[in-house]
Amino acid sequence: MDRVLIEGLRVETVIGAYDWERSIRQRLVVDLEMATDIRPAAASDDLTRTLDYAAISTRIREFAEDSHFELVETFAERLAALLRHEFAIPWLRLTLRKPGAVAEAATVGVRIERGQRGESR
Ligand SMILES: Nc1nc2c(c(=O)[nH]1)N=C([C@H](O)[C@@H](O)CO)CN2
Repeated sequence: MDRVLIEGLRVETVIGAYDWERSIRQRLVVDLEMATDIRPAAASDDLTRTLDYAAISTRIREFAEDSHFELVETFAERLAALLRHEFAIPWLRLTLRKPGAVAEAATVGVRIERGQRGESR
């Protein structure tokens, strides 16, 4: 199956398990890989026949603005479910990074895969 990609999308949200994190917004960085057959869109040159990475990026930013989870795990799981439902994505791989959370690490975060990849033809 083909993939539509969003990489390095920066969003601001309330995220964190500690008291001091509940009253500030912090940056998360989203990488998203979405399975889809790009051939119908390519054959017709029609945006409506593919996963619109601009529309999906906007939805991710909106979700982050409205969210206030403690764990990056919760943010990732809820975002993956929302995107799969709203955009009919059969399979996705979502990587969520919280840079700066651990001073000694380049970054920390989670990566999840949800759904069925489908067959390549
Ligand atoms: N697996 C996780 N570990 C930690 C998380 C998390 O969301 N998932 N969060 C924190 C704190 O909020 C931390 O980011 C503050 O710097 C610690 N560990």
